[in-house]
Amino acid sequence: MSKGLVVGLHHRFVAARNRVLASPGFQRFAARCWLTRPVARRRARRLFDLVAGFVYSQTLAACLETGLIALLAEETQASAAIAARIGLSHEATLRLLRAGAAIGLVERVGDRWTLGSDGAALRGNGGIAEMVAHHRLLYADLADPVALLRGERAGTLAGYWDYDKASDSDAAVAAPYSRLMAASQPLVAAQILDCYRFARHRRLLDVGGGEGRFLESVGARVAGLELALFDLPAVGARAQTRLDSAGLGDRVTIHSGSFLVDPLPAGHDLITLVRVLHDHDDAPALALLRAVHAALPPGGRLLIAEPMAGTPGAEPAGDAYFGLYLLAMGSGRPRTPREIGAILAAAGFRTSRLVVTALPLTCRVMIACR
Ligand SMILES: CC(C)=CCC/C(C)=C/CC/C(C)=C/C=C/C(C)=C/C=C/C=C(C)/C=C/C=C(C)/C=C/C=C(C)/C=C/CC(C)(C)O
Ligand SMILES: C[S@@+](CC[C@H](N)C(=O)[O-])C[C@H]1O[C@@H](n2cnc3c(N)ncnc32)[C@H](O)[C@@H]1O
Repeated sequence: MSKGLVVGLHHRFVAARNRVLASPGFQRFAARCWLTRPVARRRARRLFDLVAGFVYSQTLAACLETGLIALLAEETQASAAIAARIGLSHEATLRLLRAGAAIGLVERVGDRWTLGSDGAALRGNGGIAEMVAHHRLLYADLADPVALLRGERAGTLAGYWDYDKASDSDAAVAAPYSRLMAASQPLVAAQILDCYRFARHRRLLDVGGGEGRFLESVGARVAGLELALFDLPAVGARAQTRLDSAGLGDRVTIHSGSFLVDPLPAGHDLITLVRVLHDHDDAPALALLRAVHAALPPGGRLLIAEPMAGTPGAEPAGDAYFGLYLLAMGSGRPRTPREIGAILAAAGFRTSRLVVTALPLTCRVMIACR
């Protein structure tokens, strides 16, 4: 069968399916019939969650901002005691507790309250609380999503991620985003270290390495690997301070500059780009990969770690969350492994492959060979 015919049949099937699903008569029938009712209820619930998801997110933000989650992680409490600790009226506290319980964040046990299973899982993921707090900025830009898509956005998130100012040594701009990245490194560092054998290399350069939190994890796991970091001047200064106080100052060399303008330092057999490539549009992304290629020796490796588009089972995280996040930020896009592979090839890399990570939702890894 020709490809055109297959695509044509697919179109007709999708159009017919959508006509049936959109019909109020079919929906009424499916909800009443005992055979189709479970599916209809599941679909309705899924659609309701899409419609109301922003309320759930804001409930989570309130549970974190009031300190409710941290409080319940310490001890089980009665609602009156919780109200006194989180600074809300008893009535408002009960409303928040009931909302939190409905979405699995907290749980009632007798007449006391504790963390729910999702609240408990949240505690085990360093950096999520900070992510939720900074979503206030994205939320402001998303208040008018069509204006954002038209490019008429307020630019709240873009002001937070102002790499141009950090490039001009603006420490006040570099500090908040660098702190957020350091706090959320646990979401990615362990996965990267678990999926690739860093010990096979001698010298590692982490490009766009932020405050050096990733290199701290590498240093703790892999003895004998020489470490270096490259980032914008204002961020490089923060990395120096952090790594000095972590006692790694002697083991890590900090290089400051812009990878879009300055050549990267040579002499490293492994270069890492952790949550860096997706920040950049296609032309600067290609320029960055060319700069990495030029800095690596023949046979040297590049490791790219970031959330990617089209991740099976985590599709909304790629094109929906990071797609709109990076639009609000003002540059970049999530890419599929295939798209990254194509830019790597254009930059001159001989081979590239995807490596399996534990939680592809938060981080996928590709290895390219020069
Ligand atoms: C024994 C019992 C009780 C049960 C057994 C059943 C069982 C196995 C249950 C599983 C329990 C469990 C282990 C749960 C684990 C849950 C985990 C690991 C949850 C992880 C969630 C991760 C989340 C929500 C990550 C969110 C990440 C975000 C929002 C990242 C944002 C990143 C940004 C904005 C990055 C910006 C950088 C830039 C600018 C794009 O470059
Ligand atoms: C999203 S952060 C990731 C930080 C770190 N790799 C991590 O995962 O925690 C991107 C990093 O790239 C750096 N960066 C952005 N543009 C840069 C440029 N032109 N030259 C050097 N570093 C740059 C930023 O300062 C920031 O530290």
